[in-house]
Amino acid sequence: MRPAIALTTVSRSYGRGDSAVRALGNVSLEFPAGSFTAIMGPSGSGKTTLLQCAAGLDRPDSGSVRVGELELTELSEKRLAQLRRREVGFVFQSFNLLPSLTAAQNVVLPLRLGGQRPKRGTARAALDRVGLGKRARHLPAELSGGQQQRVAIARALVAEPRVIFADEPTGALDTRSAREALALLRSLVDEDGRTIVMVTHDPVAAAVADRVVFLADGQVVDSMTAPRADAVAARMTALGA
Ligand SMILES: Nc1ncnc2c1ncn2[C@@H]1O[C@H](COP(=O)(O)OP(=O)(O)OP(=O)(O)O)[C@@H](O)[C@H]1O
Repeated sequence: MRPAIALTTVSRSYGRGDSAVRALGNVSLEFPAGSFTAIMGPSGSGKTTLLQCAAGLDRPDSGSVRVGELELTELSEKRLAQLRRREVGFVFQSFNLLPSLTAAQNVVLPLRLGGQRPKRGTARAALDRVGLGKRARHLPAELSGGQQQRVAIARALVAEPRVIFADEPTGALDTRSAREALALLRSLVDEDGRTIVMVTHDPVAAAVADRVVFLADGQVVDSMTAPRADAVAARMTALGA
């Protein structure tokens, strides 16, 4: 079966000359459809760069990035923007909800920005999926951090993307809200067959994934399937994180 995402010899550097930083060096990785992968590594190891190249938010200097049938490095900016709205969803550490919009309005915002008029019930269905159907009219400030992150997950789901990218989704949450958000992400894989790629510093969060990929200095240095938090933590310590 074709993987949901495939990176082949992807390199990305920032800056030029003496000050150039090689954020990714010849990284090849596949993310099977319907799998949950955690990306870990010390600060500056290239995790966010990897996520952004895989999601079409950044362009690698060389190499290939395939999302389903599409070769992202060949797409125009316009097609990349379409892909980001339709084929992939994003969840960030800082939720990124607009404070003046209700939960329901935030959820359908990606559709509106894409020029669509959301069907009745679309926001409610997405909020129901994350257990917040009753909070549709609430503003972000009227919701807890954990609830705001679930609204952000509902927003990521609204275009029914096959792939969801999450950058430190539990970084701003207390332990209990983090556990709930992770259980929700897990269910999107197990029940809905979506593919998740999640950057995290937290071994407990990584242990929810099917596989952990470890980066160091812009390279894949190890991976672990059926990860346990203690083993992940030990591997991170060995990497000097
Ligand atoms: N826009 C940029 N301009 C210059 N250098 C950058 C830029 N973005 C990232 N880098 C550099 O590329 C390297 C990889 O950065 P990246 O953010 O991918 O790492 P990370 O593993 O996500 O780090 P962290 O865990 O601290 O978020 C770092 O050395 C970083 O300083």
